[in-house]
Amino acid sequence: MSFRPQPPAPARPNRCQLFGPASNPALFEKMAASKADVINLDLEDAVAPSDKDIARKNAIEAINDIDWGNKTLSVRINGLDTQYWYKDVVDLLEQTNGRLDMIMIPKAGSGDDIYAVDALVSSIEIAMGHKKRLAFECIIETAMGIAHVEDIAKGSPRMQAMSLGAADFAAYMGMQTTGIGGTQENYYMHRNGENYWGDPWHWATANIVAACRTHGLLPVDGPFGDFSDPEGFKAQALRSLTLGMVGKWAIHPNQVDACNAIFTPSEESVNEAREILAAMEDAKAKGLGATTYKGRLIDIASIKQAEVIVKSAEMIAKG
Ligand SMILES: C[C@@H](C(=O)SCCNC(=O)CCNC(=O)[C@H](O)C(C)(C)COP(=O)(O)OP(=O)(O)OC[C@H]1O[C@@H](n2cnc3c(N)ncnc32)[C@H](O)[C@@H]1OP(=O)(O)O)[C@H](O)C(=O)O
Ligand SMILES: [Mg+2]
Repeated sequence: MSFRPQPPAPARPNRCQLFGPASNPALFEKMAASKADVINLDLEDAVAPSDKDIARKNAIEAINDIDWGNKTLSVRINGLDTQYWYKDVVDLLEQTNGRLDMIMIPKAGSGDDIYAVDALVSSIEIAMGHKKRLAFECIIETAMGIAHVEDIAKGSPRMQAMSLGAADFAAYMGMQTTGIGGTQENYYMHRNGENYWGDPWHWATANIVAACRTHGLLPVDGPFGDFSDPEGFKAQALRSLTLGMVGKWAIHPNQVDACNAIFTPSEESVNEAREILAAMEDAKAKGLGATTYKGRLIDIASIKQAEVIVKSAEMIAKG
């Protein structure tokens, strides 16, 4: 173990990030009324090139005029390889009222990308006399992004969260897929006449989680495109949860409740975690570092595992 403690991630709920294209203002009030913890108004890939200017204007008006309650409010800006992103940043910072919490940087490829956006944001904040520092989240969705995931995570102290964008990720990796996330038909093992599907997103997810946990960010699973497949969504979200992610995107309102339910520790799991903590307290009083709980070994590492669940439940309960 390094002598440096692992930094905590921001203590705010991030179970569900609900996306909507900023070119479709009819969705904004519905997004604000939803139960998502985070709202992402999109200026990037859900917006056609011809609508970029109007989408930016809509987003600015929505940030200023709509009551977003206590939600974390984020705008996905355009990629650094486009002509749009600098204007997204300048206009959002110069023309909004301080309600915007974060911007999401898509297709982040290196720590330098994050640095570049930070330099622009910092200059505007100084010029405008902003007291609130804008936070950053980014998407890992390119080969370059996953190769430099740790540099990206530490690219700026503004960084709070990192998502896996399965669609672009698959494209940039040259994967032979068309679905956005979830099980892929051709990714299986075969044994004794049976196929067993694997999870092609596993290693990218685990890499993102490791980078985030090393640098105190929230790891988030991105979109599951087939919003008519609740069981597929549930399976994908449960896998991400198990690997350490704290939440997932919703691209349709019918994914929000499942997201919240899956990324909120169940009463049963919290009770079990508390029982493990109590059993370890008893063990400690007896001078033991290890004991048994329901017939299985628990030791000092079990305290840390149980605390993940209890602290997550407490943080979510606080809101
Ligand atoms: C893949 C990469 C990504 O970029 S993912 C993120 C970007 N994508 C989006 O932001 C898309 C968001 N979703 C939508 O635009 C729509 O949901 C839709 C186009 C997918 C479907 O819309 P549609 O209106 O056809 O759906 P209905 O079932 O009719 O809607 C029912 C009802 O819900 C309202 N609605 C729909 N979507 C939303 C929403 N996002 N938020 C709030 N409310 C919504 C809709 O208006 C209807 O309302 P009603 O009429 O009943 O009042 C990624 O980067 C990668 O690379 O992986
Ligand atoms: Mg994408």
